[in-house]
Amino acid sequence: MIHVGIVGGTGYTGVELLRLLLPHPEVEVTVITSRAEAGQRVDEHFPNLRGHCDLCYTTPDPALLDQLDVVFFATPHGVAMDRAPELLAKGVRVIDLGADFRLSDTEVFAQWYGMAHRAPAALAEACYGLPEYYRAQVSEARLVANPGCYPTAVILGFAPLLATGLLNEELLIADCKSGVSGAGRSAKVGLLLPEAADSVSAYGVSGHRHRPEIEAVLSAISGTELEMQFTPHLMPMIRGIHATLYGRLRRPMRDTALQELYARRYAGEPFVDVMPFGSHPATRSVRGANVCRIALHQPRPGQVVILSVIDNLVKGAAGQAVQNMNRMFSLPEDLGLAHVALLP
Ligand SMILES: NC(=O)C1=CN([C@@H]2O[C@H](COP(=O)(O)OP(=O)(O)OC[C@H]3O[C@@H](n4cnc5c(N)ncnc54)[C@H](OP(=O)(O)O)[C@@H]3O)[C@@H](O)[C@H]2O)C=CC1
Ligand SMILES: CC(=O)N[C@@H](CCC(=O)OP(=O)(O)O)C(=O)O
Repeated sequence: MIHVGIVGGTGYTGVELLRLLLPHPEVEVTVITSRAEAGQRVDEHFPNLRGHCDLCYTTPDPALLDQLDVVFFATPHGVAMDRAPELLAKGVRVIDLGADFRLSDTEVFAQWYGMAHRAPAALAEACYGLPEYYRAQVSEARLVANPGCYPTAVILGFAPLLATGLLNEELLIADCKSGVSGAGRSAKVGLLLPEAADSVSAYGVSGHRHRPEIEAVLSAISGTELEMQFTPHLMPMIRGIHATLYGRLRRPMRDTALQELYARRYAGEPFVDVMPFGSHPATRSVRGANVCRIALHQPRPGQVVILSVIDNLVKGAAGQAVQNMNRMFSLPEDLGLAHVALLP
């Protein structure tokens, strides 16, 4: 059995990790932390876990975490970087659901996250945990940076075309919508029901911290330094990300060739579903499931629109983290992740 700890067990990604890991056949969750709720039973906080979890929250005590095989950090940015080096030195593997190890350039990190990187040596060995593109590296990694939710949807959608050099890198637009659980479980006025329901608004238009993450990964995949306009929107729904991606082909392609490119690239990928050409994937079709559904459109010759949907808490966070853990421990990548999405 793999002995697992979760640091940050009262946020939405922490409790989603529990939902996925408690029934996982190769895992025993032995530590789950919350400084505020230490000593309290987890299932008193999250009644959906009654009958499935008899753990109590503890403080994130190094003496407890050092004994584990892997620790997931479901914590705000800046927490994992202070704890990961010590854990790695003790032979514990680390998967960070936050952003501490996603950007390899410490100056870019400081610019977007407003803090200096305090673990540059660990950062240098971290692997970007998008298995569809970094599978071999994840298998060997001791430290995995789980991608952001928007970057997962945008990269999986754009990468096949960008990797083959068929898209003009100067005309890339990612227009994205997220459910409010993407903003975490803390109390903020903008997340109150009267504020967030029955309304849609863009945010971060002139700059969002996921833009440098998306640009860095897609530049590496395409072999060209590229830029993108990334505009996120808050939607009156709980889970889900819908990315509408716009690009222009360098030369015309038939719809069938475009479809074939994606179908081939993701053939055999358990968690990427290339839908029939011209489909309209809905966030509802991925709710609770570790899957990204992609559909291609070409409204005019050369103008490509790619639709990509995920559940921000699953393929965008906890599910992808479990997928990475399976890889790191040489387990089948889909173990414990075969959930069908919730509908309706
Ligand atoms: N929500 C989403 O859709 C996604 C979120 N993410 C990222 O995942 C991470 C977790 O997000 P989310 O689940 O929303 O929850 P929060 O960001 O609200 O994290 C809360 C958890 O972290 C713990 N925590 C906070 N500070 C510390 C600290 N200094 N040391 C130890 N534990 C601490 C809290 O418990 P306590 O304070 O009691 O110890 C709490 O359990 C974030 O980095 C987020 O950006 C990534 C992808 C998607
Ligand atoms: C709706 C909403 O607010 N979403 C969050 C992104 C959540 C996520 O993936 O964030 P991390 O990079 O923090 O891990 C945001 O835009 O800040």
